[in-house]
Amino acid sequence: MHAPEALTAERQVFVTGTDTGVGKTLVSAVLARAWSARYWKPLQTGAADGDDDTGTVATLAGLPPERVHAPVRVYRDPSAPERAAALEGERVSVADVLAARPSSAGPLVVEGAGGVLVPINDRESMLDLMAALGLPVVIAARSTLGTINHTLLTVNAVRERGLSVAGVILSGPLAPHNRDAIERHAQVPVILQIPPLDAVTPAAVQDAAQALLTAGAAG
Ligand SMILES: Nc1ncnc2c1ncn2[C@@H]1O[C@H](COP(=O)(O)OP(=O)(O)OP(=O)(O)O)[C@@H](O)[C@H]1O
Ligand SMILES: C[C@H](N)[C@H](N)CCCCCC(=O)O
Ligand SMILES: [Mg+2]
Repeated sequence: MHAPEALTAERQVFVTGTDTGVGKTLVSAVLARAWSARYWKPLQTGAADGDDDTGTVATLAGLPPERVHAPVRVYRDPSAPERAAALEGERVSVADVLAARPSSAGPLVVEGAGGVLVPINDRESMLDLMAALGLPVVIAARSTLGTINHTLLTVNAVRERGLSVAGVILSGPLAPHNRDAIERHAQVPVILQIPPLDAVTPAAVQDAAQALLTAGAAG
């Protein structure tokens, strides 16, 4: 199994997911809280539906303003950046994001939009952005049936691009058999399981952050 040294050494990661809505933002809040990290969601779509992952993480992780980086682009439509940008007459690129990359050192959690092959434009995907940033990757995934396939596909795509997978975080009902299958078949540690939360609150995020640190894999 690949040890998650990257997490303990730098505490700078890119949080991707097996899909949209799988818990990347919750996972990002837990990591930011555990590491007192900065947070950056460079490409936000779905603003018309109220999607504001930056505000959500700032609240859930209790981040002071200096640890919150503004998105590079915010688009209204709840779709992939390629389409959401086009609907506003724009084209966004990896270069646009890199030009705004925060320069400060120290722990940093970067959240993608959707999963790894989500288009940013007609030629570039979220995986291209991940490769350009070069950070170790944390994969957020559902805990439930179907997650083995989605998670192994995502691990493969990330590794084929030369990036390291620092760990997987499962969100949802505890499913030890899925955790075991992912760890064995992908040779990747599941560094945390977040059970179904009655309420997604700063206190619940603090508890999950403590569990992550106690587990030691990302301490
Ligand atoms: N373990 C959990 N318990 C309760 N609610 C959860 C849990 N995991 C995720 N959720 C909820 O599910 C919804 C989707 O999760 P989240 O916003 O973190 O997904 P995402 O992968 O960041 O999506 P996007 O692609 O839009 O960024 C949110 O309302 C979140 O609070
Ligand atoms: C709007 C949503 N919450 C995300 N911000 C964008 C998800 C794009 C997913 C595209 C896809 O994989 O079909
Ligand atoms: Mg999110």
